[in-house]
Amino acid sequence: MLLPHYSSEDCTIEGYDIPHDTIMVNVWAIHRDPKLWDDPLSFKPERFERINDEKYLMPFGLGRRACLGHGLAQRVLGLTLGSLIECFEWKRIGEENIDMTESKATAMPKFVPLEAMCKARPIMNSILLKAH
Ligand code: HEM
Repeated sequence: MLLPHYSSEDCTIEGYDIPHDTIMVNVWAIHRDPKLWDDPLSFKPERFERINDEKYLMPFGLGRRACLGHGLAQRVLGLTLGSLIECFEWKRIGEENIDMTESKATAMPKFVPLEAMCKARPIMNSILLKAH
């Protein structure tokens, strides 16, 4: 069986024999490699502003099996996030900072699910009033 993301045939890389269907590219580790990134665990999205051939963000994979929904996802994410920020005021539920600990899963969910409070901004008044 050919699994997506896994080595498709036996090969040797830097003297290591890699049997087929055994190895997966660890994008999580690449994105946190201190040999590649300064201060890799800090949230600095500006580090990805200047894309070059050596360093880039790979949330959608690369190559033939890269994400088919890449273009759609990037547009919808920007629109959704922008709408949530423009239309609502957001607050934490208490004084404590949000726990950003990661849980274990392919899509890296938060360990503690996010709970937040939101209040419609005035820009939403006409929309919400029309809905009644
Ligand atoms: C933020 C949203 C998304 C992220 C971060 C994401 C990420 C990924 C990643 C990492 C892969 C594996 C790529 C690889 O093997 O190298 C993948 C595959 C795939 N994604 Fe997405 N994806 C997203 C949204 C979507 C959407 C909206 C669609 C469809 C409308 C989609 C359809 C697919 C499909 C069909 C594959 C399998 C491609 C293949 O194996 O040939 N994805 N995605």
